Amino acid sequence: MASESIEEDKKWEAMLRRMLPTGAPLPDEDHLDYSFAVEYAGPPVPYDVPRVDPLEIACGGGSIRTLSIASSASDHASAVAVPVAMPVHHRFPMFSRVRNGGFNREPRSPVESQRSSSVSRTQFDSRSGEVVRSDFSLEVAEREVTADFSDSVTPIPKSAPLGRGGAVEGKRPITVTFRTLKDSEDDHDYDGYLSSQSVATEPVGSPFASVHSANTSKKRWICSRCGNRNRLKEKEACFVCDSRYCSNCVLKAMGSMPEGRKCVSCIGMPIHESRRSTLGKCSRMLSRVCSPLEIKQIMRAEKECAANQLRPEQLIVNGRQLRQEELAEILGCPIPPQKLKPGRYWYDKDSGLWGKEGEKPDKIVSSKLNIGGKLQTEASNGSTRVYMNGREITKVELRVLKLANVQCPRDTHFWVYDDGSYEEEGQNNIKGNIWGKASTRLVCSLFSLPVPPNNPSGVEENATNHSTRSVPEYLEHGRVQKLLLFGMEGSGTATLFKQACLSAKFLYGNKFSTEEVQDIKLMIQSNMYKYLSILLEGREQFEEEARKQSTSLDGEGSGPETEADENKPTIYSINQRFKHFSNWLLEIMATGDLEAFFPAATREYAPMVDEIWRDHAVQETYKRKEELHNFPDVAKYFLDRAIEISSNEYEPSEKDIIFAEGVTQCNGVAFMDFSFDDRSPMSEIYNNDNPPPLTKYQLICINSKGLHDRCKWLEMFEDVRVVIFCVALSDYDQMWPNSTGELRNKMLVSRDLFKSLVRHPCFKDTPFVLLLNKYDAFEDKINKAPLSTCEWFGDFSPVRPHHNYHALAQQAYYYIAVRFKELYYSITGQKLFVGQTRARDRASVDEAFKYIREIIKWEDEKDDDVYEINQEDSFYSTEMSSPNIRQE
Ligand SMILES: Nc1nc2c(ncn2[C@@H]2O[C@H](COP(=O)(O)OP(=O)(O)OP(=O)(O)O)[C@@H](O)[C@H]2O)c(=O)[nH]1
Repeated sequence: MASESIEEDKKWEAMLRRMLPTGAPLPDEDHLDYSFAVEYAGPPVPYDVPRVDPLEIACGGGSIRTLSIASSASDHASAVAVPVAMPVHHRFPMFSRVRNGGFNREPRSPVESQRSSSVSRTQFDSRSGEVVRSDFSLEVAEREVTADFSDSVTPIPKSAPLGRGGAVEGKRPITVTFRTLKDSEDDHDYDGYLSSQSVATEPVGSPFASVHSANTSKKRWICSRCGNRNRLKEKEACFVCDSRYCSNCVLKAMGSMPEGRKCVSCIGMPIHESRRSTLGKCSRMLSRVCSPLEIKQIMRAEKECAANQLRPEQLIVNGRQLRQEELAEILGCPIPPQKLKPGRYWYDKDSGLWGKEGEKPDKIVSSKLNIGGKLQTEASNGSTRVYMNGREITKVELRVLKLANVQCPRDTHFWVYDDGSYEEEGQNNIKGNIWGKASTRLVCSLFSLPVPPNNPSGVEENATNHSTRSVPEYLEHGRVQKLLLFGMEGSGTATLFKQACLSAKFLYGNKFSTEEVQDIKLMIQSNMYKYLSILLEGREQFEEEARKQSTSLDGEGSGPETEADENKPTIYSINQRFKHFSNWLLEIMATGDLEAFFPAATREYAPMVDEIWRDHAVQETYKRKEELHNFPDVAKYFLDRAIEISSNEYEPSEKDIIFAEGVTQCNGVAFMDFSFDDRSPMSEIYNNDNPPPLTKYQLICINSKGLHDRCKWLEMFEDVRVVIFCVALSDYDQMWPNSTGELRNKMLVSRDLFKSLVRHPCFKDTPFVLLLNKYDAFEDKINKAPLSTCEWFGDFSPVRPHHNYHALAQQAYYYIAVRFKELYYSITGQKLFVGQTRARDRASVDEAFKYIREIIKWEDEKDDDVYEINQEDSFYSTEMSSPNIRQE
């Protein structure tokens, strides 16, 4: 080895001596310079010396032009021209970061990378892209190349050395072979140094972008770098070009992510708008490949870097496109519009009301901002002939104004200020404050109309804080996700709602107030008399039947013939002492005026209620409770404690509240706010000093009694994130009167209600969650009454005979879930999320809400691969992985 190297050195020395002028000293080892810059001064050589023309670098413009199409003439028989990328074209900056932060390197800290990226940005000041390539279509890529580089003509042989860093830094050209879709799919080991940056430079919505998305959507599970096709392996997508990378490649392809999740070659480019809502939200995959600190910095950079912000041309306010300084004003004001997306908006600078063009107000932002054009009368497409600050208001607003007792006959022109005070135009006389009353604020919230913050001085306080914070950080707060809970009467929606309210885990400053607890107490006491009256009425009926039966057994006639027969005791005959009370109670029930007597008389009659309940005849009647219409099984729970419940000191326990009927019935709608701690499942990335903002939710419960004019109501809820529809599994053998009094199977009635909601235009793009409730009652029942009792489930045939009713119930449950899924799919083409609950069981309800929260998160991150795989594979597939909630 040593002698070989000596020989080698000697050859080099001899060569150098030939090249240097005679007598010139040889440079020592450290100063040897093998570059082309060493001037040749030796004798003429008998072969062609390779020539490289000097590069022209235009001052300030940073333009080094160089892309060429590798000619195949020299050494390729192939007729296909091989495009070759060289740095640098005026349109694309040179990215030193590619070398530093790009491929084949260990990930650096985001701080380090941010430094390097800012150097690149300031040096080259334009959109990125040193290499043009495509991973989806040769044709498209070539078109792009021709358009941009038609005058770049340095032919480079295909055999030129392939080096990634070289191309970027202009020292050595890179040969990039364009691949067709087929190529890339077939070959998993290809270099993968491809970029869709040309796509990303296209304006959003351009045909080019859609070609790209159509192509990528077909193969989103394929890693754009290594070609890994494992569908179960999560992929991270570039926010600009949507290229997907597996966990092995993501850092190599995205470098240290100074602008968040973008391929290195997409850095500096605007994100695709569909990704805006996911900015700053870490994915599971990223949380595995980066350290917590890195994730924090990457997510922050992703949300806050300049390239990822909205551009002024994307916003039109009051009919006019914003200017840069106007965008800065709106984003930097104390109360900016949250989660602003590109689009057309109206803004009322006097009241601060803000909405989408042609729609009702959506937000209240800082007033007096000088942005956009003049507010138009038809800005919100109102048709009420009532005008607020020149804008014709919408019907919903008018309804709320009326509820707030604001006199607003037709052709009224109001002037409303940002504190809610209002006056009629031209009268100079403040008439009141629109949002002054708590009830108005509540109604606004219910109708999804914005209200100003409670404490205007608080606004100022916060405003200072907010304005010093970055906009995205501010926007994270105040986000309320509305969940609409719906169900047929008796399906358990109220119980679900109450469980959610009572679940300390979910509570968001909203406990039952003393007055509410008092109302619940009165409701429970009244209910006791209702249950007793149902029993007493049933008892009378059973007694009569029993007499008839015994008479027919005794003799000929069809009914009691003598007075003795009429008074003949049966097991349903009540103690004479209670007869008078029983008649009186039934009379009151018949008048429907129960509330007039009870619970005022509760204490007085409590001993009587207790005795009657324990009476033998009443207990016999209770044994036949299934035959009593509208007799809930919770009746026993309360009647057993009649004396305790009737006392002055009685305070309903949580369980009592859960079991109490009618608590949410007052106006058919109830709602409560709560929040989830969204730290899971990557809680390790947050420390206690910097907890993430809690996501706020509002659960709105509508029971079927409040749905008489449901179509009108529903329009108020078009902005809900999820519709939760509750069906009682145990309803499959129940009958229910429809509007004409005709009895129908209750499951079918539920199904029809479900259908009408799914078809309702205001829920067109809203995901639905079906909660199949009362699983416990279903298990008890399934062995006694076949599922086919309901004609919709006529073809249910368990795969094998089941002695184990748990297994049978489970099969039946899956079957029902699939029937609903099929139905939903046939209407919407979408997948229905299905969960199972036992609403009386807190844990089950907690699980259901976790599941719903996951759905919302996954809807937000719809591009997540695992999620999509399921959608593509089968609409029956397991879509969620919530541990304790069963679903198919
Ligand atoms: N066995 C069982 N009973 C339940 C379940 N969920 C609710 N219930 C009971 O079913 C009855 C009706 O439930 P509610 O929640 O009142 O039903 P709702 O009709 O939607 O609500 P309201 O009419 O407002 O009371 C009540 O007696 C509940 O206690 C459940 O999962 N299992």
